[in-house]
Amino acid sequence: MTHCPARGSKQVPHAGEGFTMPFGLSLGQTLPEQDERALATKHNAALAHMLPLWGPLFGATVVLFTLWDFWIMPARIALTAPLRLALVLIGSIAYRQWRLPWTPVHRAGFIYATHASGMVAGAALLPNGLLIGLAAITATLFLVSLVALRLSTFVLIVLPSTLLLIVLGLGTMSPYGLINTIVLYLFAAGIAAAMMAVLVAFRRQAFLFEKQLLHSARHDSLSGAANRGYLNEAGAREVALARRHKRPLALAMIDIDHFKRVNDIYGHVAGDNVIRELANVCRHNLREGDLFGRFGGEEFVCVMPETEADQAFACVERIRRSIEALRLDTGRGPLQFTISTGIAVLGPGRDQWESLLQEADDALYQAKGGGRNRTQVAGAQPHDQAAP
Ligand SMILES: Nc1nc2c(ncn2[C@@H]2O[C@H](COP(=O)(O)OP(=O)(O)OP(=O)(O)O)[C@@H](O)[C@H]2O)c(=O)[nH]1
Repeated sequence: MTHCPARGSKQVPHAGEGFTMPFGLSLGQTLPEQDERALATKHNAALAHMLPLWGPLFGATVVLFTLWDFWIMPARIALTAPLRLALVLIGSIAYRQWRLPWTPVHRAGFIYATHASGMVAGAALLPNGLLIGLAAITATLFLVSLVALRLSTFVLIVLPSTLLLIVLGLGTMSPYGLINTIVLYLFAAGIAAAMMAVLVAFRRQAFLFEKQLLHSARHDSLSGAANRGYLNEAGAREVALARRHKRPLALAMIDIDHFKRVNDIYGHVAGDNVIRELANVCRHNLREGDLFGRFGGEEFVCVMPETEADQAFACVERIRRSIEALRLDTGRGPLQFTISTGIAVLGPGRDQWESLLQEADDALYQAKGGGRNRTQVAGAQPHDQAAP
Protein backbone atom coordinates (compact mmCIF):
# COMPACT_ATOMS: atom_id res chain seq x y z
CA MET A 1 0.00 0.00 0.00
CA THR A 2 1.51 3.30 -1.01
CA HIS A 3 1.08 6.39 1.08
CA CYS A 4 0.18 8.83 -1.62
CA PRO A 5 -2.87 11.01 -1.03
CA ALA A 6 -6.03 9.49 -2.46
CA ARG A 7 -7.73 11.07 -5.43
CA GLY A 8 -10.39 13.54 -4.50
CA SER A 9 -8.26 14.82 -1.69
CA LYS A 10 -5.39 16.48 -3.52
CA GLN A 11 -4.56 20.08 -2.83
CA VAL A 12 -3.92 22.51 -5.67
CA PRO A 13 -0.13 22.77 -6.09
CA HIS A 14 1.42 26.21 -5.94
CA ALA A 15 3.21 27.53 -8.96
CA GLY A 16 6.93 28.27 -8.94
CA GLU A 17 7.90 31.84 -8.12
CA GLY A 18 8.45 34.31 -10.92
CA PHE A 19 8.96 38.04 -11.34
CA THR A 20 5.77 39.72 -10.09
CA MET A 21 4.23 42.33 -12.40
CA PRO A 22 1.20 44.62 -12.07
CA PHE A 23 -2.15 42.75 -11.84
CA GLY A 24 -0.33 40.08 -9.80
CA LEU A 25 1.09 38.56 -12.99
CA SER A 26 4.21 36.55 -12.50
CA LEU A 27 6.65 36.55 -15.41
CA GLY A 28 8.84 33.48 -15.72
CA GLN A 29 6.61 31.61 -13.29
CA THR A 30 6.60 27.87 -13.83
CA LEU A 31 3.84 25.43 -13.00
CA PRO A 32 4.42 21.84 -11.89
CA GLU A 33 5.25 19.68 -14.92
CA GLN A 34 1.83 18.02 -15.02
CA ASP A 35 0.11 21.43 -15.05
CA GLU A 36 2.43 22.71 -17.77
CA ARG A 37 1.40 19.72 -19.88
CA ALA A 38 -2.30 20.33 -19.17
CA LEU A 39 -1.88 24.00 -20.08
CA ALA A 40 -0.14 23.07 -23.35
CA THR A 41 -2.98 20.66 -24.17
CA LYS A 42 -5.58 23.39 -23.59
CA HIS A 43 -3.52 25.84 -25.62
CA ASN A 44 -3.21 23.37 -28.50
CA ALA A 45 -6.97 22.76 -28.47
CA ALA A 46 -7.66 26.52 -28.62
CA LEU A 47 -5.12 26.91 -31.42
CA ALA A 48 -6.70 24.06 -33.40
CA HIS A 49 -9.92 26.12 -33.37
CA MET A 50 -8.08 29.24 -34.45
CA LEU A 51 -6.12 27.65 -37.29
CA PRO A 52 -8.91 27.67 -39.91
CA LEU A 53 -9.02 31.48 -39.54
CA TRP A 54 -5.39 31.72 -40.57
CA GLY A 55 -6.11 30.47 -44.10
CA PRO A 56 -8.37 33.41 -45.14
CA LEU A 57 -6.18 35.84 -43.18
CA PHE A 58 -2.92 34.88 -44.84
CA GLY A 59 -4.72 34.31 -48.17
CA ALA A 60 -5.99 37.92 -48.03
CA THR A 61 -2.49 39.27 -47.26
CA VAL A 62 -1.02 37.35 -50.16
CA VAL A 63 -3.69 38.72 -52.55
CA LEU A 64 -3.05 42.26 -51.25
CA PHE A 65 0.66 41.85 -51.73
CA THR A 66 0.26 40.50 -55.22
CA LEU A 67 -1.85 43.56 -56.09
CA TRP A 68 0.80 45.71 -54.47
CA ASP A 69 3.54 43.98 -56.55
CA PHE A 70 1.48 44.62 -59.66
CA TRP A 71 1.11 48.29 -58.82
CA ILE A 72 4.81 48.77 -57.98
CA MET A 73 6.28 46.79 -60.84
CA PRO A 74 3.90 44.96 -63.18
CA ALA A 75 6.87 43.50 -65.05
CA ARG A 76 7.93 41.48 -61.98
CA ILE A 77 4.51 39.99 -61.27
CA ALA A 78 5.39 36.88 -63.28
CA LEU A 79 8.20 36.29 -60.75
CA THR A 80 6.69 37.41 -57.46
CA ALA A 81 3.20 35.92 -57.77
CA PRO A 82 4.30 32.30 -58.44
CA LEU A 83 6.91 32.55 -55.68
CA ARG A 84 4.39 33.75 -53.12
CA LEU A 85 1.83 31.22 -54.35
CA ALA A 86 4.33 28.34 -54.04
CA LEU A 87 5.15 29.21 -50.43
CA VAL A 88 1.48 29.69 -49.59
CA LEU A 89 0.74 26.26 -51.06
CA ILE A 90 3.54 24.68 -49.05
CA GLY A 91 2.22 26.41 -45.93
CA SER A 92 -1.32 25.22 -46.57
CA ILE A 93 -0.15 21.64 -45.99
CA ALA A 94 -0.35 22.50 -42.30
CA TYR A 95 -4.05 23.38 -42.37
CA ARG A 96 -4.70 19.66 -42.24
CA GLN A 97 -3.55 17.31 -39.54
CA TRP A 98 -2.66 14.57 -42.10
CA ARG A 99 -1.15 11.72 -40.18
CA LEU A 100 1.82 13.64 -38.94
CA PRO A 101 2.69 13.78 -35.25
CA TRP A 102 2.49 17.58 -35.24
CA THR A 103 0.59 19.65 -32.75
CA PRO A 104 -1.44 22.78 -33.62
CA VAL A 105 1.57 24.82 -32.40
CA HIS A 106 3.79 23.07 -34.98
CA ARG A 107 1.17 23.60 -37.68
CA ALA A 108 0.63 27.28 -36.88
CA GLY A 109 4.40 27.76 -36.71
CA PHE A 110 4.88 26.11 -40.09
CA ILE A 111 2.13 28.24 -41.67
CA TYR A 112 3.70 31.41 -40.28
CA ALA A 113 7.22 30.42 -41.37
CA THR A 114 6.20 29.66 -44.97
CA HIS A 115 3.90 32.68 -45.40
CA ALA A 116 6.35 35.13 -43.85
CA SER A 117 9.15 33.70 -45.99
CA GLY A 118 6.88 34.14 -49.04
CA MET A 119 6.37 37.79 -48.15
CA VAL A 120 10.09 38.40 -47.71
CA ALA A 121 11.13 36.48 -50.83
CA GLY A 122 8.49 38.17 -53.02
CA ALA A 123 9.31 41.60 -51.59
CA ALA A 124 13.04 41.15 -52.30
CA LEU A 125 12.27 40.96 -56.03
CA LEU A 126 10.86 44.51 -56.01
CA PRO A 127 12.79 47.78 -55.75
CA ASN A 128 12.88 48.74 -52.04
CA GLY A 129 10.51 45.84 -51.58
CA LEU A 130 12.18 44.50 -48.45
CA LEU A 131 11.09 47.62 -46.55
CA ILE A 132 7.48 46.78 -47.40
CA GLY A 133 8.17 43.12 -46.64
CA LEU A 134 9.53 44.18 -43.27
CA ALA A 135 6.29 46.02 -42.46
CA ALA A 136 4.27 42.97 -43.48
CA ILE A 137 6.16 40.40 -41.44
CA THR A 138 6.27 42.78 -38.49
CA ALA A 139 2.48 42.87 -38.53
CA THR A 140 2.13 39.10 -38.75
CA LEU A 141 4.91 38.56 -36.20
CA PHE A 142 2.46 39.36 -33.45
CA LEU A 143 0.45 36.28 -34.37
CA VAL A 144 3.42 34.21 -33.24
CA SER A 145 3.05 35.65 -29.74
CA LEU A 146 -0.40 34.01 -29.67
CA VAL A 147 1.01 30.70 -30.84
CA ALA A 148 4.18 30.10 -28.81
CA LEU A 149 4.22 29.17 -25.14
CA ARG A 150 8.03 29.24 -24.86
CA LEU A 151 10.65 31.65 -26.10
CA SER A 152 12.47 28.78 -27.85
CA THR A 153 9.29 27.99 -29.86
CA PHE A 154 8.91 31.69 -30.70
CA VAL A 155 12.50 31.89 -31.98
CA LEU A 156 12.14 28.67 -33.97
CA ILE A 157 8.99 29.93 -35.73
CA VAL A 158 10.38 33.33 -36.70
CA LEU A 159 13.90 32.11 -37.54
CA PRO A 160 13.39 31.06 -41.23
CA SER A 161 11.83 34.37 -42.33
CA THR A 162 14.36 36.34 -40.22
CA LEU A 163 17.31 34.59 -41.86
CA LEU A 164 15.73 35.04 -45.29
CA LEU A 165 15.25 38.75 -44.60
CA ILE A 166 18.93 39.11 -43.63
CA VAL A 167 20.30 37.03 -46.52
CA LEU A 168 18.13 38.72 -49.17
CA GLY A 169 18.78 42.10 -47.56
CA LEU A 170 22.54 41.49 -47.85
CA GLY A 171 22.11 40.95 -51.60
CA THR A 172 19.66 43.73 -52.37
CA MET A 173 20.04 46.54 -49.82
CA SER A 174 22.68 49.11 -49.02
CA PRO A 175 24.53 48.41 -45.72
CA TYR A 176 22.78 51.39 -44.12
CA GLY A 177 19.34 50.24 -45.32
CA LEU A 178 20.06 46.68 -44.20
CA ILE A 179 21.12 47.75 -40.68
CA ASN A 180 17.99 49.92 -40.38
CA THR A 181 15.82 47.04 -41.53
CA ILE A 182 17.39 44.54 -39.14
CA VAL A 183 17.21 46.95 -36.18
CA LEU A 184 13.54 47.70 -36.89
CA TYR A 185 12.78 44.03 -37.34
CA LEU A 186 14.56 42.99 -34.13
CA PHE A 187 12.72 45.74 -32.27
CA ALA A 188 9.36 44.39 -33.49
CA ALA A 189 10.40 40.80 -32.75
CA GLY A 190 11.48 41.83 -29.23
CA ILE A 191 8.09 43.46 -28.56
CA ALA A 192 6.28 40.41 -29.93
CA ALA A 193 8.41 38.13 -27.71
CA ALA A 194 7.64 40.30 -24.66
CA MET A 195 3.94 40.14 -25.56
CA MET A 196 4.26 36.38 -25.72
CA ALA A 197 5.78 36.30 -22.20
CA VAL A 198 2.93 38.43 -20.79
CA LEU A 199 0.28 36.34 -22.58
CA VAL A 200 1.83 33.14 -21.24
CA ALA A 201 1.80 34.63 -17.72
CA PHE A 202 -1.91 35.46 -18.18
CA ARG A 203 -2.58 31.94 -19.43
CA ARG A 204 -0.77 30.37 -16.48
CA GLN A 205 -2.64 32.58 -14.03
CA ALA A 206 -6.02 31.80 -15.63
CA PHE A 207 -5.11 28.10 -15.58
CA LEU A 208 -4.33 28.24 -11.85
CA PHE A 209 -7.52 30.17 -11.06
CA GLU A 210 -9.60 27.69 -13.01
CA LYS A 211 -7.90 24.78 -11.27
CA GLN A 212 -8.46 26.31 -7.84
CA LEU A 213 -12.11 27.01 -8.66
CA LEU A 214 -12.62 23.47 -9.88
CA HIS A 215 -10.95 22.14 -6.74
CA SER A 216 -13.25 24.22 -4.50
CA ALA A 217 -16.30 23.14 -6.48
CA ARG A 218 -15.41 19.48 -6.06
CA HIS A 219 -14.03 19.30 -2.54
CA ASP A 220 -15.25 19.67 0.97
CA SER A 221 -13.50 22.59 2.68
CA LEU A 222 -13.34 20.98 6.14
CA SER A 223 -11.84 17.59 5.31
CA GLY A 224 -10.34 18.29 1.88
CA ALA A 225 -12.08 15.12 0.62
CA ALA A 226 -14.19 15.02 -2.54
CA ASN A 227 -17.66 16.43 -1.88
CA ARG A 228 -20.78 14.38 -2.44
CA GLY A 229 -21.43 15.66 -5.95
CA TYR A 230 -17.95 14.88 -7.23
CA LEU A 231 -17.84 11.60 -5.28
CA ASN A 232 -21.04 10.44 -7.00
CA GLU A 233 -19.76 11.50 -10.41
CA ALA A 234 -16.25 10.03 -10.11
CA GLY A 235 -17.42 6.98 -8.14
CA ALA A 236 -20.03 6.04 -10.75
CA ARG A 237 -17.34 6.37 -13.42
CA GLU A 238 -14.97 4.03 -11.51
CA VAL A 239 -17.72 1.46 -11.03
CA ALA A 240 -18.67 1.59 -14.73
CA LEU A 241 -15.00 1.15 -15.72
CA ALA A 242 -14.47 -1.79 -13.36
CA ARG A 243 -17.71 -3.42 -14.55
CA ARG A 244 -16.76 -2.98 -18.20
CA HIS A 245 -13.25 -4.42 -17.76
CA LYS A 246 -14.42 -7.06 -15.28
CA ARG A 247 -11.97 -5.78 -12.65
CA PRO A 248 -12.45 -5.93 -8.89
CA LEU A 249 -13.52 -2.82 -6.97
CA ALA A 250 -14.33 -2.28 -3.32
CA LEU A 251 -16.30 0.50 -1.68
CA ALA A 252 -15.97 1.32 2.01
CA MET A 253 -18.42 3.50 3.92
CA ILE A 254 -16.81 4.85 7.09
CA ASP A 255 -18.81 6.46 9.89
CA ILE A 256 -17.56 8.03 13.12
CA ASP A 257 -19.09 6.33 16.17
CA HIS A 258 -21.21 8.40 18.52
CA PHE A 259 -20.14 11.60 16.85
CA LYS A 260 -23.06 13.51 18.30
CA ARG A 261 -21.63 12.69 21.73
CA VAL A 262 -18.18 13.97 20.65
CA ASN A 263 -19.77 17.27 19.67
CA ASP A 264 -21.84 17.45 22.82
CA ILE A 265 -18.97 16.68 25.18
CA TYR A 266 -15.99 18.36 23.50
CA GLY A 267 -17.68 21.00 21.37
CA HIS A 268 -18.04 21.47 17.60
CA VAL A 269 -14.49 22.72 17.10
CA ALA A 270 -13.18 19.44 18.49
CA GLY A 271 -15.78 17.63 16.34
CA ASP A 272 -14.40 19.38 13.26
CA ASN A 273 -10.86 18.33 14.25
CA VAL A 274 -12.04 14.75 14.51
CA ILE A 275 -13.36 14.95 10.93
CA ARG A 276 -10.03 16.42 9.74
CA GLU A 277 -8.01 13.76 11.54
CA LEU A 278 -10.11 10.94 10.13
CA ALA A 279 -9.67 12.37 6.62
CA ASN A 280 -5.89 12.61 7.15
CA VAL A 281 -5.61 9.03 8.36
CA CYS A 282 -7.71 7.78 5.40
CA ARG A 283 -5.65 9.77 2.91
CA HIS A 284 -2.46 8.37 4.39
CA ASN A 285 -3.65 4.78 4.08
CA LEU A 286 -5.32 4.85 0.67
CA ARG A 287 -3.63 4.42 -2.70
CA GLU A 288 -3.15 7.30 -5.09
CA GLY A 289 -5.71 5.79 -7.48
CA ASP A 290 -8.36 5.44 -4.77
CA LEU A 291 -11.17 7.94 -4.51
CA PHE A 292 -11.94 9.42 -1.13
CA GLY A 293 -14.97 11.59 -0.44
CA ARG A 294 -17.24 12.93 2.26
CA PHE A 295 -20.65 11.37 1.80
CA GLY A 296 -22.43 13.26 4.54
CA GLY A 297 -21.82 14.81 7.98
CA GLU A 298 -19.50 12.25 9.59
CA GLU A 299 -19.69 9.65 6.85
CA PHE A 300 -16.89 9.07 4.33
CA VAL A 301 -16.62 6.81 1.30
CA CYS A 302 -13.48 5.21 -0.14
CA VAL A 303 -13.67 3.77 -3.64
CA MET A 304 -10.83 1.30 -4.15
CA PRO A 305 -10.37 0.10 -7.74
CA GLU A 306 -8.44 -3.14 -8.33
CA THR A 307 -9.18 -4.19 -4.75
CA GLU A 308 -10.73 -7.45 -3.50
CA ALA A 309 -12.76 -7.70 -0.28
CA ASP A 310 -9.86 -9.03 1.86
CA GLN A 311 -7.51 -6.24 0.70
CA ALA A 312 -10.16 -3.60 1.36
CA PHE A 313 -10.78 -5.13 4.77
CA ALA A 314 -7.05 -5.03 5.62
CA CYS A 315 -6.82 -1.38 4.51
CA VAL A 316 -9.89 -0.29 6.48
CA GLU A 317 -8.74 -2.20 9.55
CA ARG A 318 -5.42 -0.34 9.36
CA ILE A 319 -7.38 2.92 9.31
CA ARG A 320 -9.62 1.78 12.17
CA ARG A 321 -6.64 0.82 14.36
CA SER A 322 -4.85 4.10 13.66
CA ILE A 323 -7.98 6.04 14.60
CA GLU A 324 -8.46 3.98 17.74
CA ALA A 325 -4.89 4.78 18.81
CA LEU A 326 -5.31 8.54 18.26
CA ARG A 327 -5.48 10.95 21.22
CA LEU A 328 -6.62 14.43 20.29
CA ASP A 329 -5.98 17.37 22.60
CA THR A 330 -9.05 19.50 23.22
CA GLY A 331 -9.77 22.29 25.69
CA ARG A 332 -11.92 19.77 27.55
CA GLY A 333 -9.33 17.00 27.86
CA PRO A 334 -7.97 14.26 25.55
CA LEU A 335 -10.39 12.90 22.99
CA GLN A 336 -10.51 9.38 21.61
CA PHE A 337 -12.89 8.22 18.95
CA THR A 338 -13.62 5.15 16.85
CA ILE A 339 -15.11 4.35 13.47
CA SER A 340 -17.33 1.69 12.00
CA THR A 341 -17.12 0.67 8.35
CA GLY A 342 -19.21 -1.26 5.86
CA ILE A 343 -17.50 -2.71 2.78
CA ALA A 344 -19.14 -3.84 -0.45
CA VAL A 345 -17.40 -5.29 -3.49
CA LEU A 346 -18.47 -5.26 -7.10
CA GLY A 347 -20.37 -8.41 -8.04
CA PRO A 348 -23.63 -9.75 -9.42
CA GLY A 349 -26.57 -7.68 -8.21
CA ARG A 350 -24.29 -4.92 -6.97
CA ASP A 351 -22.64 -3.68 -10.11
CA GLN A 352 -24.01 -0.13 -10.01
CA TRP A 353 -22.77 2.80 -7.96
CA GLU A 354 -26.07 3.13 -6.08
CA SER A 355 -26.39 -0.60 -5.32
CA LEU A 356 -22.80 -0.74 -4.04
CA LEU A 357 -23.45 2.26 -1.79
CA GLN A 358 -26.58 0.59 -0.49
CA GLU A 359 -24.70 -2.67 0.24
CA ALA A 360 -21.92 -0.81 2.03
CA ASP A 361 -24.48 1.19 4.01
CA ASP A 362 -26.27 -2.02 5.05
CA ALA A 363 -22.92 -3.52 6.12
CA LEU A 364 -22.14 -0.34 8.06
CA TYR A 365 -25.49 -0.62 9.80
CA GLN A 366 -24.54 -4.18 10.74
CA ALA A 367 -21.18 -3.01 12.09
CA LYS A 368 -22.91 -0.38 14.21
CA GLY A 369 -25.41 -2.97 15.43
CA GLY A 370 -22.56 -5.36 16.25
CA GLY A 371 -21.13 -2.94 18.79
CA ARG A 372 -19.33 -0.25 16.67
CA ASN A 373 -15.51 0.17 16.25
CA ARG A 374 -15.54 -2.61 13.67
CA THR A 375 -15.44 -3.39 9.96
CA GLN A 376 -18.12 -5.43 8.24
CA VAL A 377 -17.88 -6.81 4.71
CA ALA A 378 -21.30 -7.16 3.06
CA GLY A 379 -22.41 -10.76 2.93
CA ALA A 380 -19.69 -12.02 5.31
CA GLN A 381 -20.20 -13.43 8.79
CA PRO A 382 -19.95 -10.65 11.40
CA HIS A 383 -17.71 -12.72 13.70
CA ASP A 384 -15.24 -13.26 10.79
CA GLN A 385 -14.83 -9.59 10.19
CA ALA A 386 -15.51 -7.81 13.42
CA ALA A 387 -12.69 -6.26 15.34
CA PRO A 388 -11.72 -8.12 18.50
N1 LIG B 1 -18.51 19.19 14.38
C1 LIG B 1 -19.20 18.76 13.33
N2 LIG B 1 -20.28 17.98 13.52
C2 LIG B 1 -20.96 17.52 12.46
C3 LIG B 1 -20.56 17.85 11.14
N3 LIG B 1 -21.43 17.25 10.29
C4 LIG B 1 -22.32 16.57 11.06
N4 LIG B 1 -22.04 16.72 12.36
C5 LIG B 1 -22.74 16.15 13.53
O1 LIG B 1 -22.61 14.75 13.53
C6 LIG B 1 -23.61 14.20 14.36
C7 LIG B 1 -24.10 12.92 13.77
O2 LIG B 1 -24.89 12.31 14.73
P1 LIG B 1 -25.72 10.97 14.47
O3 LIG B 1 -26.18 10.94 13.05
O4 LIG B 1 -26.75 10.88 15.55
O5 LIG B 1 -24.67 9.81 14.61
P2 LIG B 1 -23.67 9.41 15.78
O6 LIG B 1 -23.84 10.24 17.00
O7 LIG B 1 -22.31 9.39 15.20
O8 LIG B 1 -24.15 7.95 16.11
P3 LIG B 1 -23.77 6.63 15.36
O9 LIG B 1 -23.48 6.94 13.95
O10 LIG B 1 -24.97 5.76 15.51
O11 LIG B 1 -22.58 6.06 16.04
C8 LIG B 1 -24.70 15.28 14.47
O12 LIG B 1 -24.70 15.78 15.79
C9 LIG B 1 -24.24 16.38 13.52
O13 LIG B 1 -24.54 17.68 13.99
C10 LIG B 1 -19.43 18.70 10.97
O14 LIG B 1 -19.02 19.05 9.85
N5 LIG B 1 -18.78 19.13 12.08
